[in-house]
Amino acid sequence: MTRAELIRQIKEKRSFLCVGLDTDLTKIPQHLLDDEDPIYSFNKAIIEATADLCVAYKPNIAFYECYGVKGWESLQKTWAALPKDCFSIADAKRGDIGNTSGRYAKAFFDEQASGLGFDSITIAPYMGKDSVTPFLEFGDKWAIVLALTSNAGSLDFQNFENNAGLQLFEQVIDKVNTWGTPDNLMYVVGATRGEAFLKIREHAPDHFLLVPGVGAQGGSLEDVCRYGMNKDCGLLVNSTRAIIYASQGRDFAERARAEALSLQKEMEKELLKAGIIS
Ligand SMILES: O=C(O)c1cc(=O)[nH]c(=O)n1[C@@H]1O[C@H](COP(=O)(O)O)[C@@H](O)[C@H]1O
Repeated sequence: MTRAELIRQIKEKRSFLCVGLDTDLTKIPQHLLDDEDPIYSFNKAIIEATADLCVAYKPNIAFYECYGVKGWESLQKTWAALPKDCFSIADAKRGDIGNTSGRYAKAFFDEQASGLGFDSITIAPYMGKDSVTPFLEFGDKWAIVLALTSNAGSLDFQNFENNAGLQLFEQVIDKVNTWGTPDNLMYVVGATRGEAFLKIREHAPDHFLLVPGVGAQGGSLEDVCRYGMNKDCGLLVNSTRAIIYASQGRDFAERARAEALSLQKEMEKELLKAGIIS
């Protein structure tokens, strides 16, 4: 999906919501466990209940690969069930020497080879240029590079300052900016980082940011928008557990929809406030 198509979706749906699909057999409703593929049944119901309210879906690959071959099958079926107007994110956090990154790109982008044709993949940039650029050589596919993450451990490394007073996440963005463009690169910035979005926008004014951490991790959507929104919106805000596990009963899809709708309504207000939609 191109940047222009993504922006059009945001305006049409009045939403920049990304629904996470971190589907855990111990958390999904019990009655689905008798299905042939409970993970797929759950995801399909969540997708059908939320497709008009969100612009992206993000399956976290760990929740599939932990079940081996069956998990990969559930992932493939889930990817195939994603609405074509939604941006798809393989949250795989890959990155290795160039030769190996090329294979990871094939695994998640090349539908002919793997059965998976995600629009984008999350990347850990620690190994540098040759570990990231193979993901940027696949037509209109995107690399979403970790910059400032939402977890407590993010401050173990990501805020180290160099002699010029730049924190590591700022240096990462400056460097990675030279490998791609706002048409094929996004950055991950945790919603729990509030005012840090001001700094992020000094280094990446035009890029889209994937923002996990609202909902279960307590990040503020209002702060994310206040400090992080740009003229095209420039945000994909993810919520996973707060949506998909809103209920563990038979009404799970209905309750997931209600949670997604409440976020979409808040997002619509922010888009109106910023003059991005009218
Ligand atoms: O790259 C990510 O998606 C990610 C980066 C980050 O900084 N923090 C973070 O929580 N995530 C992912 O975003 C999702 C957050 O899920 P919830 O906390 O349930 O909304 C999980 O799949 C995490 O792996």
